[in-house]
Amino acid sequence: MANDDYSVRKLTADDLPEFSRVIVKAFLSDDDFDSVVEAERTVFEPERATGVVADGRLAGVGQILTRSVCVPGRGQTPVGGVTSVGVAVDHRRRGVLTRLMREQLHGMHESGAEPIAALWASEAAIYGRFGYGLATDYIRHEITAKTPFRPGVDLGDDRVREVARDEAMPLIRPIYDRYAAGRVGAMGRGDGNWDYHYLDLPYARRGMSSLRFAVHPDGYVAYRVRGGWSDRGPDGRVVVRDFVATTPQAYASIIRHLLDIDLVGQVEINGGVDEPLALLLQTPRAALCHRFDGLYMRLVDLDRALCARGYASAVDVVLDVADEFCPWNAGRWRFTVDTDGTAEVTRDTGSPDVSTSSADLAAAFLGGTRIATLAAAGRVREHTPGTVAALSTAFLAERPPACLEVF
Ligand SMILES: CC(=O)SCCNC(=O)CCNC(=O)[C@H](O)C(C)(C)COP(=O)(O)OP(=O)(O)OC[C@H]1O[C@@H](n2cnc3c(N)ncnc32)[C@H](O)[C@@H]1OP(=O)(O)O
Repeated sequence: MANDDYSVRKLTADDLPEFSRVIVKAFLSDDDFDSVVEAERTVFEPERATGVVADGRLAGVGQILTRSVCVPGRGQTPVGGVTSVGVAVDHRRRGVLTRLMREQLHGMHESGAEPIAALWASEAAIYGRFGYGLATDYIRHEITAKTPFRPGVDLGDDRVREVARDEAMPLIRPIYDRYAAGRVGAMGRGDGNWDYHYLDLPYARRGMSSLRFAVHPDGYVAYRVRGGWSDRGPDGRVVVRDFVATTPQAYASIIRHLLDIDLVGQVEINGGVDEPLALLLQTPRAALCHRFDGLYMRLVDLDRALCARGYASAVDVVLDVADEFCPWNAGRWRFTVDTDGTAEVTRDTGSPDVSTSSADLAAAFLGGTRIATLAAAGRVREHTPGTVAALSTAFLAERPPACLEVF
């Protein structure tokens, strides 16, 4: 089949089974078709889903979810959440994904949709070529159970209670909303997003228990357990799915609750790169840390995107931006931030102070990757002394971003 024998079309609600069939095969979940259809149904937005068609069948699919993410200084801000990208095994490396990406990103630009796209990548090498930058990392902590806290950790007076899912949901949703309003990187969640994130089908459990819920007035945790035994005794595992605490006492109480579950050897919790967890422990080494790439972002319309967040300090620079895949972003832009952190981005013809790419600005967008670090890697080039330092400071947020929801 020649590369130009493909056509691109929007999907409809009737395409859900065939869409899911492509996803099931692409993600090697051949035995879980019914579960995947059920999972996809919770979030499917057919009007924002795209198929690449060959011989009347879907050779590749992808969709955009209407989502939001907390950005510095502005709270929840709309983003297009790109997900369910898959290409049939016998149509790979013929440009099907490239067609999907072009349809999505050019379509968002032309329709004036969200100025930012975001995704989690199955493989880290895929999306840079389409202008995505790595905006957040996350840390998987593996903590030895029963590890004591440092003296003086304040647990407060409120108890952590284990409750059934039905009782938990109305308690945890307002806590999450409060958290997501202010924690940079946190995704806003609607009904379908909750259903998808808390799916309890066998393939989501991966051999572990159904979700358990523990609540505190200012926090909650949803987690799974797996029993196990070693020659040294009980060696079960707790794997946290979703954990939010809005006060230090709730944070410490919930961690203590998890660490003290009997018959458990290890507790696994994902957190941001500045997760305070190890600061609670008498032996910080009891928490092993593994770092992974998290949320990738794409500035679809660079000028609107850069104005959608607040900045930490005033700056006035001319940026020379490279962007092959979305050429309307390429060229010179004057980027000014006034003293209240509000940005203005306008076309400019002056000599540039800094050269960069829109992918690297996306990496810096949430304050997760410093502009100065990108410069140290040779990905941002300074032409006017001091401008990298000024930009770098302006892009920082109070804390590094944390996005812990794979969608
Ligand atoms: C947001 C999400 O949903 S992430 C999930 C992505 N999906 C998966 O991982 C499921 C399994 N994989 C697949 O379905 C496919 O292999 C895809 C979607 C990753 C790639 O689809 P393809 O149609 O083969 O990609 P396409 O032919 O357009 O390739 C475009 C470029 O990306 C490169 N590329 C594609 N896949 C990969 C990969 N996995 N790793 C590194 N490079 C890749 C190609 O080599 C090509 O490079 P070039 O422009 O230099 O020639």
